[in-house]
Amino acid sequence: MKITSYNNNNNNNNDHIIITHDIHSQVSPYFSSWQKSFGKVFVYWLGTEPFLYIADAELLNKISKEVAAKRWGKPSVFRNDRDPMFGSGLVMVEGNDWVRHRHIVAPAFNPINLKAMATNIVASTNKMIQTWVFQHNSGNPVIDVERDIVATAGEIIAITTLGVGDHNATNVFQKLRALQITLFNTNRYVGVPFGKYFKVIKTLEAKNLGKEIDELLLSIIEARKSTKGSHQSDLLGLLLQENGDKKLTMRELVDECKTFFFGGHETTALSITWTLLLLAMHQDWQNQLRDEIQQMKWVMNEALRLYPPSPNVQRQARDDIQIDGLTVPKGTNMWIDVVGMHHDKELWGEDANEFKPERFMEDVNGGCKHKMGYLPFGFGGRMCVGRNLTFMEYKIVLTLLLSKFSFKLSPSYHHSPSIMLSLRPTHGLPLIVQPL
Ligand code: HEM
Repeated sequence: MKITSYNNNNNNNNDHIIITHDIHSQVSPYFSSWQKSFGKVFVYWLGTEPFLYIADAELLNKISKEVAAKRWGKPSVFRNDRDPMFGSGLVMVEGNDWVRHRHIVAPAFNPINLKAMATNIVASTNKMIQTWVFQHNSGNPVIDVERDIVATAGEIIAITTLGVGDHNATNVFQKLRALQITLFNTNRYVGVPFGKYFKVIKTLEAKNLGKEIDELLLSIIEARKSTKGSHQSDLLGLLLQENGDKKLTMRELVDECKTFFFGGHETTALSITWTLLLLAMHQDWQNQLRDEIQQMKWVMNEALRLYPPSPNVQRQARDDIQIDGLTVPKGTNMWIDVVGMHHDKELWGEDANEFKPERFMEDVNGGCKHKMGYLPFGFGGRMCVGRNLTFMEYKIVLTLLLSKFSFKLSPSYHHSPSIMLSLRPTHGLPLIVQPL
């Protein structure tokens, strides 16, 4: 593995922190070593479940052309575990139900609707900025920016989904966070025969939390429906307006609210967190962004390439699929290794593991040799529905942060990205945060 060392150019010039962006073998050691033995497509087993591993952009392209979005499923082996998080929300629904949900949900994320949410994003970010200034003035300039940005993004998604002023909303989102932590502790048993018997207490805990959340959300939605609050411009208000004759049931509305929380806050927070790590290592880009916000999109694309918050994409074939004379049988699970493809030198060149936002200057695909080699938001008709919201939030939060502070790596930072459903810095991201 190529290790690039990084000289932290702060007051303490002797700091020498070892950091590499060549993370595939670190975050997916098995896939990385099996790739060397078996290539970019092979079958492996998760407990008793066979999975087709794919890190081959051209095969993915052929499969994607062959199979329309509504003919894809999501691996049923994950369904039970993810049910309390997503229920029958857009991430998990399949077939015609997916088409109906997508038609109702997607318009809520159009840029005009999102604009109305910008003020709340600014307010939440300013609150975080004030705590950072206070912490700095108290003589403690090292801040775990990951912790604070995830919390702020949680507040932002709560407000963009349910609006402000509902005291139940805070309660719902605290419980959703607790549910996420509980579910993460049970994830490792997926596919293991009789696995559910190893996690009885946690499963029960998750079920009870899930019930409490559903009841709170139902009461919020009922109250909205019976008052003119349904016209509010938050995501729930927009879904209630879009709900015309295609109609989402109450249960489905509850599940979409949960889906927005789980799909939409940690991912966005991590894209900002990893960007701050990269900017702390590259003061030139930090200064450049202060002058030239235009370049933010390149930096975001490059951060999402090196550190994709959603490190893999999954599918299940609902029918037999024919590609190149081969049959992928109905029911086959597919595990698409996004980290593997984003760091593949055959797709990106010898500098694949270097931070070079300028690769996105003239090419939205970053000069990748294959259009299916860059998949931070997934692919095909099931591509992430929230990406406009992410970009707006990213731009607002980062612009405010860069206009107030400079960022340097803290010597206490230990570079250890790992996959905990999303791709996270295992020990947080302590940065030296200096008001400008
Ligand atoms: C950096 C931020 C984000 C990343 C990296 C990300 C990534 C992804 C990925 C990889 C998928 C799967 C696509 C596929 O299966 O092909 C997805 C789907 C989805 N995302 Fe995001 N996402 C982000 C932000 C958001 C936000 C802010 C929301 C909403 C508030 C959201 C809601 C969803 C939903 C509902 C789906 C399911 C779409 C469908 O199956 O039709 N995401 N996202």
